[in-house]
Amino acid sequence: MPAIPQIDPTSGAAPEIQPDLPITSANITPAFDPNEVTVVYILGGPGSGKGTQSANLVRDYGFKHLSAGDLLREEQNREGSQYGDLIKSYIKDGLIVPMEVTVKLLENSMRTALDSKDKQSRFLIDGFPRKMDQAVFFEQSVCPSKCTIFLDAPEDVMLERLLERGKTSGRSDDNEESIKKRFKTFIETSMPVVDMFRQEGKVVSVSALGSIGEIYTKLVEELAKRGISPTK
Ligand SMILES: Nc1ncnc2c1ncn2[C@@H]1O[C@H](COP(=O)(O)OP(=O)(O)OP(=O)(O)O)[C@@H](O)[C@H]1O
Ligand SMILES: O=c1ccn([C@@H]2O[C@H](COP(=O)(O)O)[C@@H](O)[C@H]2O)c(=O)[nH]1
Ligand SMILES: [Mg+2]
Repeated sequence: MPAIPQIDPTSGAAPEIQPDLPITSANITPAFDPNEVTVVYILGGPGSGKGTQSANLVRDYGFKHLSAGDLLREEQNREGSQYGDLIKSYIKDGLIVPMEVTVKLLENSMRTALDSKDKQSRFLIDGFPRKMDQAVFFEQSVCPSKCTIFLDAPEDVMLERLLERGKTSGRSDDNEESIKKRFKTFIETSMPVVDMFRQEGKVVSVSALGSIGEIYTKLVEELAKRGISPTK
């Protein structure tokens, strides 16, 4: 993994990361062939229900679920990780960890799944890409996505869900202060990514209001319109 610039210890400011190479379609071949590997992103605000709906999609569509947040938390807790402190600080502040770390964790997980006995090649990537640089870099250097599921919910609903989850989740960012920061990051940094994919006609948007079952029913209907059907 390339060297990761560190947080400024005095101000706590996040470093700006630039990819080593200027990204042009001329100098990058994706690591995975999109004819052999399917990537679907699931995005939405914090607490919109990405993890919850992902569990349904994994059950019915045969996806391998890769949550960028879960991978970062695992890496944060891995003994000897050089990124542990950096990830911890970014997550608490609701900031986006430098993309080199997250993309590498995702790519490694995809490679492991593809090399496994089951040769899993359909990936549901949860909570990624959340920043334009990640989106462009992943699409060009790892694998172009098939589509993006977008779960749309208002902040008051998401806040209530996250505060409830925070009673038991043990997550350092399930508190009101971190949640507000996460909402800000979502609006300012992540929504432009959704808008970019929407302009490309690649977003399947579903209201994330209502019961888990009601939302899932709508999601299945919308995916069917795109020719994506359950495998079970
Ligand atoms: N439709 C729903 N109605 C009520 N509660 C829900 C609904 N969907 C999810 N929840 C609950 O809301 C909380 C947040 O859901 P979930 O963890 O799936 O969101 P998320 O989008 O993955 O959030 P994050 O971005 O923080 O990881 C969980 O406690 C979950 O059980
Ligand atoms: O691509 C990503 C995805 C996530 N993060 C950081 O992790 C937390 C938690 O993510 P969840 O999806 O809510 O589990 C998020 O707020 C970011 O700080 C990231 O940096 N990059
Ligand atoms: Mg989640």
